[in-house]
Amino acid sequence: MVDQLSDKARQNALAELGAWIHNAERDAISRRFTFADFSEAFAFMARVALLAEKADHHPEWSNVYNRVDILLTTHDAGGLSQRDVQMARDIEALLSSD
Ligand SMILES: C[C@H](O)[C@H](O)[C@H]1CNC2=NC(N)=NC(=O)C2=N1
Repeated sequence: MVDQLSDKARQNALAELGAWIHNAERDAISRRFTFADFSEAFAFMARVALLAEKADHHPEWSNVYNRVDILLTTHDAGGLSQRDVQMARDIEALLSSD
């Protein structure tokens, strides 16, 4: 079982993950990623998909051409958990290691 984040932990996570926005209705975090073209966006999605399978933690996402919108929340916890924070970190790391 996964615990929903405490208010304090949520604040810390949002401060750390500067580009991610808190969706209070869902208790989720989201971020829009924009790439040069569809090919780059889809390559990114493929890498995120591999991370997600490895972590058994899956994004809610959509793609339009060069844009990928990702929303992370933990259904098992009814809101944000440490698993979302870790996934967001891992996604950021994919980009910074390019
Ligand atoms: C059975 C399986 O481990 C669970 O359903 C996992 C799969 N991926 C998941 N992904 C997300 N985002 N939240 C979850 O609660 C979740 N649960």
